[in-house]
Amino acid sequence: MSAAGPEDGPAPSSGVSSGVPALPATPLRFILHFVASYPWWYLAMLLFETANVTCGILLPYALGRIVKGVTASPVASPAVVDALHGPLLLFVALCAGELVFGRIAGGIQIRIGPRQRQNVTRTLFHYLQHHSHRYFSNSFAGSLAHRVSETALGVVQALWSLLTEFWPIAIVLTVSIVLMSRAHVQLGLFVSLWAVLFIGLSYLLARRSRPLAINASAARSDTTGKVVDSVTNLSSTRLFARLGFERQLLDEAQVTEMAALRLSNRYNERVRWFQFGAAAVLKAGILYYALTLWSRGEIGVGDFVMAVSLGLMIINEARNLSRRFLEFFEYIGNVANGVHSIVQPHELVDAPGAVAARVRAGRIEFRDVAFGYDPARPVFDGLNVTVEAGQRVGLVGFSGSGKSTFVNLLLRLYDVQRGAVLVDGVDVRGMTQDALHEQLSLIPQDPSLFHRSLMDNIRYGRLDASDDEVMAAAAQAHAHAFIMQAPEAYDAMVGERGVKLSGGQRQRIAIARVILKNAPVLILDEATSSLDSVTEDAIQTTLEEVMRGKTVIVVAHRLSTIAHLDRILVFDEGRIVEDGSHQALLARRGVYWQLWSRQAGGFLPDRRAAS
Ligand SMILES: Nc1ncnc2c1ncn2[C@@H]1O[C@H](COP(=O)(O)OP(=O)(O)OP(=O)(O)O)[C@@H](O)[C@H]1O
Repeated sequence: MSAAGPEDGPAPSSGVSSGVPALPATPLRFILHFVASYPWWYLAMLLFETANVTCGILLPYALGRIVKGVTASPVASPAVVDALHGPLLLFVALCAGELVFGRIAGGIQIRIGPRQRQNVTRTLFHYLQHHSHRYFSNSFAGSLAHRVSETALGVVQALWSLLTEFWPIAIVLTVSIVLMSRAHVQLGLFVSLWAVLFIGLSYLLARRSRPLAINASAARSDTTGKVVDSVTNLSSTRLFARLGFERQLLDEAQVTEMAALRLSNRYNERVRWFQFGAAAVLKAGILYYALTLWSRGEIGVGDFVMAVSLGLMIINEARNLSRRFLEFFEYIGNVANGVHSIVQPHELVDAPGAVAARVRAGRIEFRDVAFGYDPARPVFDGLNVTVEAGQRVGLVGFSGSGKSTFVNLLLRLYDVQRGAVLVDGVDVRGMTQDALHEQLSLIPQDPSLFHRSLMDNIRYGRLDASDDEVMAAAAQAHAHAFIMQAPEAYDAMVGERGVKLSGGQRQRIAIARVILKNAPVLILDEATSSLDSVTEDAIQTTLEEVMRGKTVIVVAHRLSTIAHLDRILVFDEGRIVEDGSHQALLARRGVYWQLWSRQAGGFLPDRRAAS
């Protein structure tokens, strides 16, 4: 086996780039960030909405002119009718404009809305994919899925709210007030003052609803997370007869959710009381004031009609606007819930100069490594060990001694707190994560499969593998025979996480996948533990072939599975206390010898049983 050094260059097979575009971490900026995806569509929407609303707002003006014309003379005459043509035409044109522009804006909304939602979902999913193992260990999968979907919906709703509600309302208010002021300055001032006070207060009140909306959204996500967690573990629930217990847990989650929702709803309802009350007062006020002006002869009938209908329109729009504030802050709350939990800095990122180094030899080195999941409680403190290229090494030790942690650091699921893990002399932090993972293969103890066909699950090891190559890998992993027994053969779906397969079958699929991947470093976590002894023997022979020419790390709980390896590292409380071949370690009559002589039924005793 050559011990050539690393070589910069493309990784052996393609994969997504690990560069994730940065996302704004505040909800409003996050929403606006997505406007840039379809800037022209949003601009068009803005223009059509403006045209639509302008038509709507000019209708009372046209109506006012018609009324003025009709009331100009007590009896209809051809001259009066002629004078009505212009205002009538204007009225019809405005109605048509309102219809056409409104529908065009609606059409754009239908076209862009679903795409935008898809865009946000894809962006968040991409961002989420790059979170660390630790992040996912601390999060509910169901709750994250819920947050992604609620955030995507929230972004679209907030944008529509701005474009199709806030913007039109702002135009309506401005134009109406201008028209009204032209009819009677004091009347215009009176309504303007009311609108400013009303909107300002509504905004302030609605803004205070935001934390309540965030709480309600977070509580909803938690409930979804709990439902998914419980459904995922339904077989345990059944086997422990804990269906009632799970329902009770859900009830408790729902009590919290309901309490958060009730607080939010109650607050919103109080704000609505204020809004509706203020609107009612103004309605009566404006009618009274306009009547007074008319009775004093300061305005005519036409202006009276226009003022009253504009006044009512302003009141409705202002009331809508303040209601929209409440909804808008609810959308912002939903977006904030997702943004705060998902758009956090990634814990493990590719360093700026990270290279897609190609692992040629597979030499592994832990150099003065210190690491603890909680830095205050280190698992390793100054671990030094080198696995030469092509060496096959078994890791043994009591439960909790650090074997899986060793593998986690090699896979860079976590970063060391001191020292370095090197593959072919390159610090794993200096390699792109895609390149690193392309070149290390792991067969976990309990492999989890995708709910896809067997063909797709095996092909996951190398996406461009042909059907024949997939079948050859399956045959090598002793999976072909059982696959062919099912009527759908390779097209059979495996169920969520592969539940429709036995543990041994899942393991063989995982082995087939790794055969296809053909990475230079192979990590086996007791890869044959779920197999019966006949299949295990056959698979061991296959694994021997798969291991040829590769650096292999085997985490073992049964010493028989590693006795034949080149070298065994014995872990004890984060230290390597023995290092050598099976024979050499037995001859030392140390920890390994103790483990070997005391392992019951092929399995290691735990620390207490051994001491
Ligand atoms: N995700 C985690 N978060 C916090 N602590 C952890 C985590 N995983 C492991 N540990 C702790 O780190 C220590 C080493 O655990 P590790 O899983 O490496 O042991 P192991 O030798 O692989 O054990 P086993 O043979 O039981 O799998 C243990 O004390 C364990 O409790």
